[in-house]
Amino acid sequence: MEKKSAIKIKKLVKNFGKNDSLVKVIDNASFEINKGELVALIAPSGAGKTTLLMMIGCVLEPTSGEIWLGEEVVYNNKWIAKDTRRIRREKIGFIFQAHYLIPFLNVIENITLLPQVNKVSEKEAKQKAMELLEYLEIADKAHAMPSQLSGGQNQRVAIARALANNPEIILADEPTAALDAHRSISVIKMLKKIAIEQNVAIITVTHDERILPYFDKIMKIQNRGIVFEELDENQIL
Ligand SMILES: Nc1ncnc2c1ncn2[C@@H]1O[C@H](COP(=O)(O)OP(=O)(O)OP(=O)(O)O)[C@@H](O)[C@H]1O
Repeated sequence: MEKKSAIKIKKLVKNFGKNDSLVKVIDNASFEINKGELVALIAPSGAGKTTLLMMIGCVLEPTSGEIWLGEEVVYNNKWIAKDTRRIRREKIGFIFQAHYLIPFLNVIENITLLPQVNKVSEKEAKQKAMELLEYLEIADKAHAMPSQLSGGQNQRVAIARALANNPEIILADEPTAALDAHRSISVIKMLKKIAIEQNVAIITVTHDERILPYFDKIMKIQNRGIVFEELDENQIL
């Protein structure tokens, strides 16, 4: 299959503050990620991982540069996409460290909320949600409320929710931080399967060395730019 670009970043810059309080976080970063790739983003605390993810996710405005999502240029020294919420809704699934489930909706309702907003039928959305819950080994919790689940279980529901909308891009900020080794590996294997089968580009911020062999590429923030660390072919699972 021909590799198609999912994310293209050109000369991206992000500064916070001005004058004496200027903080340069990302400076002149350029890179490309293709559909179907599972990419780890690793860098020390404060290096700008969340900042980079939030710019790609059209949540945080860059200082300058270009961001392409698929065929669409969404930022070119200013937002080109008039409605960044639409881009987020249609193209991107987010997974955060904290799960942010809606406390008064049960598991299945939390997962199907967004697909229904996007005009997928309730039946179709529920079927997809159940498949994802089975894959994540929490199908028995489909009708539980978030308050009845453990942190790890809630995080798996949040992962299912991010996948439910068939996004082109998934941005995950330490999705396995709350999970034990077995669950972390099962989650990352699921993300890899989804990347391949659904042709989704997935960027995962992680500090979890146990899961690194499952990624296609390792991306690092170095000197405020992006570098890729080549994985040994034999290392890739
Ligand atoms: N709104 C803001 N205003 C000013 N500085 C900010 C703001 N948001 C982030 N920063 C600074 O930008 C830098 C990068 O922060 P960011 O949260 O992206 O790092 P990170 O790599 O995700 O860190 P961690 O691993 O600790 O989550 C830090 O120095 C941080 O203090």
